[in-house]
Amino acid sequence: MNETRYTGTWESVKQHTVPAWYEDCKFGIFIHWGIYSVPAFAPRTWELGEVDSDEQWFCNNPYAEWYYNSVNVGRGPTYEHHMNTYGREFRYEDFIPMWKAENWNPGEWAELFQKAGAQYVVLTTKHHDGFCLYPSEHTKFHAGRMGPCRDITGDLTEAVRGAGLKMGLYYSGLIDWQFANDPIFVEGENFSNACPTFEYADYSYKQMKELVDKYRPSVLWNDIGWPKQSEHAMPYLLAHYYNTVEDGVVNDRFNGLYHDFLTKEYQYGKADRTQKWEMCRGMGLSFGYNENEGDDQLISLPKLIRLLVATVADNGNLLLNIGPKADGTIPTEQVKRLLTLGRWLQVNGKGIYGTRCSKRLSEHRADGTQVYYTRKGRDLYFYIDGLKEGCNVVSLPGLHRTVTALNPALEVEQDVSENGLRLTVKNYRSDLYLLGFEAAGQE
Ligand SMILES: CC(=O)NC[C@H]1N[C@@H](C)[C@@H](O)[C@@H](O)[C@@H]1O
Repeated sequence: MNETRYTGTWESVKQHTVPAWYEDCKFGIFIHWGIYSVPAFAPRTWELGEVDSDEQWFCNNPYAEWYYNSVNVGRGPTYEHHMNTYGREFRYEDFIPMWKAENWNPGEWAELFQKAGAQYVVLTTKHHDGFCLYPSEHTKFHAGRMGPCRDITGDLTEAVRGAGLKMGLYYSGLIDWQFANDPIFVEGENFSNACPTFEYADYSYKQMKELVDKYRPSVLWNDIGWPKQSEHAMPYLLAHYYNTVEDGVVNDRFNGLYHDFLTKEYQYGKADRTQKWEMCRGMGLSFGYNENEGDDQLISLPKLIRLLVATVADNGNLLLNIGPKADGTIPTEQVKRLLTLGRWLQVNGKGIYGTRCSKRLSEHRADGTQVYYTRKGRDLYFYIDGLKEGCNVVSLPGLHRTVTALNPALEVEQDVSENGLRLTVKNYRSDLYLLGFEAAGQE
């Protein structure tokens, strides 16, 4: 008799706690790869949450992975682009044979993610277009027999785990344009009730279960919501998941009924440091690869590293998305950011990985510097942002003993008085980004 820890009740499932690995890992790679990676087109408009998710958003959607709906709405830049580039007769499904993944090497991806300092990966197994990146037993509309003609999910899971990273799976729980493809103009009711049939509730439950059984994902990243017709069955699925993957975690997008961690997406979503949460975003405004987003349109490295540190200091993980090209290569501007982030983490990661929230809140100071705190037991870590090239003097009134720079190349002088610690950094350069320090025993 296997030790079945969870039963299909909310009471049982809610006994599950966030496993230490998810608290410790801090940084993951999100991957949006699909048919939409072929046209790779969206206008550069807003971050999610910057404007209302209404007609203006859905007719000028910056998410390239929404290509199908952006054409289906019958107006706007993506619709015009499709008509001018492919013509009215060209259907979304006609892109599938153009998605060959001919240059895809999952081992190279996994090696890059490892060099980036990521500890987990989350891959789209089925996005809103309903195309499955794994050989599902419940549909023929999948990459095992169309487009790439391989088990993308299985091959990447093997490579990622081989590189020592955890593997998570994304599933579009409540939008599937193979079941309901009315154009979406507004987020409200028709968005959250996009697939209203029992047929779809049954299909999505079965697919979620087959993903758990086939791949045993460490993260079950559901998106949009969960069919209302199978909300009563959710504890059964979650109990099955936790009995199959004991240290598995799920996000908060199951109609808000349950979560291990809360999610934010760009400016969307609320989270505070009292609960574990995760920030997800693309490097630009899109998750799917968007040819209109070159190096200048992607998040800058100082902003990216600040985002990671600020997120971690507030009890979050950063799930940073990459949008690969249809051929399986990752755009050079995205690779550059991953490798630079990895090099920064190699020098400064001691105050990131395995830490928890310090009781000290992040500080945005009058002199334009910011200080972010983390802790490991009684050891305090802090990161200083906003320094100028060359010599900087930073006062830290809350510290009363000297500290250690995580970057050994830093020339630092320290002076402790009744006013606290005065730190003089003599050789700051902007390509050092945020400077990390260890204040042993000073939490
Ligand atoms: C807040 C929300 O429902 N976002 C849905 C959004 N999630 C992103 C990670 C991408 O997969 C988008 O394409 C998707 O619409």
